[in-house]
Amino acid sequence: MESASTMRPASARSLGASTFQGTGRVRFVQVAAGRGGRATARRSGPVAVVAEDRPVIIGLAADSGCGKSTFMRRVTGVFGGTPTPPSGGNPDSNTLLSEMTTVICLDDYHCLDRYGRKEKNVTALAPEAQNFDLMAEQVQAIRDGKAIQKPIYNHVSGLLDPPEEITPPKIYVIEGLHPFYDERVRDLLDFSIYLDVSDEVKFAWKIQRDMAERGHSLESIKASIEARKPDFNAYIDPQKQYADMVIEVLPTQLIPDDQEKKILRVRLIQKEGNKNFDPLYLFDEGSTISWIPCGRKLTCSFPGIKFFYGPDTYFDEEVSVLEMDGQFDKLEELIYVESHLSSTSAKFYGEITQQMLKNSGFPGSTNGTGLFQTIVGLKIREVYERISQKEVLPVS
Ligand SMILES: Nc1ncnc2c1ncn2[C@@H]1O[C@H](COP(=O)(O)OP(=O)(O)OP(=O)(O)O)[C@@H](O)[C@H]1O
Ligand SMILES: O=C(CO)[C@H](O)[C@H](O)COP(=O)(O)O
Repeated sequence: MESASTMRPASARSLGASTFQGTGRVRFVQVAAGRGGRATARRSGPVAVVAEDRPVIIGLAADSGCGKSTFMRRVTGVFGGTPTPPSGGNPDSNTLLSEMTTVICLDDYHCLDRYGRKEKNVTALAPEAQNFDLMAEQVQAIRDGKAIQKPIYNHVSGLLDPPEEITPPKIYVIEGLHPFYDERVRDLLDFSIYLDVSDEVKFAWKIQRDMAERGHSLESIKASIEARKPDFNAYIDPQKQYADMVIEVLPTQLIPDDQEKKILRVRLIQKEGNKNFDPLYLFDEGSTISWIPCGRKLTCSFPGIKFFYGPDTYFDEEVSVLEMDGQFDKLEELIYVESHLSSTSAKFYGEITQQMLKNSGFPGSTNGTGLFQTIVGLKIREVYERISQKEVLPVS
């Protein structure tokens, strides 16, 4: 077994269609770059390459407590540096800055604070609690390279604080409840991800965090989930139809009637046709494959690991799905699975395993949540490179 520390260079095949030609720092890809719309011209041969010198805009949607912060730590880790809040600013800022990325939380566009919502009897998920006009105006301004004065929603006080200045970064990530709700904002996104955690798993995670770490009672957690549910179903969940990639987190099917919700079945649903990235695949693009990799190369204790890959439809659109049920016993053995994945956007064979090992302390590191979040991080790098025509060097 080859370990992640003795990696060999990736073949062109495993680098996928974003393989760079030439040796300079800024190189060219054979894909048209442009505004986030769909294209059917994927892999149809060389076309004019126009580098766009502007921030690349990424949207991440998920309910609260679904692992967005963990996900963002994995994504920013792909670009190196430690994300930090704006220095000298509001200590309760929700923004995280690193050399290449700025991650903002869309909670900052709540137009009703905690008390306003109570007075009007609306949840934080309701559209009337968000300022979509300002969100659209400011995402457009960042895309146009202009600094903004973004509001801050203070989760400690429940109030709206004075705004903070955000200058245009290379990659601007908007994460939160409604990144695809408003069409104006949606149309500005170059790549969109929806983190779809099933009710059972969400509940288990909430109990773990809010009971163990925040001292909430089981009843209050149940009540808060139930209170949010109608608005979640009405306003948050439907946004997944607009995502380029959806990470679905479900209870395992390997243990009948599993109550613990520790072993997860995770599905990466990848839309076809966004010119900014190519979907990855297992073994053979377009085939349907069920794979139990537990054998001589991969250690598997009960209940084992099962992969699935195949085409499907999602909200009437063509997608491919990669699924992993179970968890790794020895994370370094992920390299064996990685060797069977293609078009991953990794820059060398073993980069996925290396990233996973680097972040092995994060929740979900041994299962499909960590694996697919890492892959999405690499896809975001590919999206940036295609649009900007600039190469990002891998970081260890
Ligand atoms: N992949 C995972 N596997 C297992 N548990 C996870 C995973 N991701 C997150 N969790 C659990 O869920 C909790 C919430 O995660 P995180 O803080 O990243 O979510 P969030 O969406 O940013 O939450 P919020 O919006 O409420 O701040 C974590 O404390 C952790 O216990
Ligand atoms: O759904 C949420 C997104 O994070 C929060 O509940 C919402 O932003 C309101 O925040 P708070 O509960 O701190 O008043």
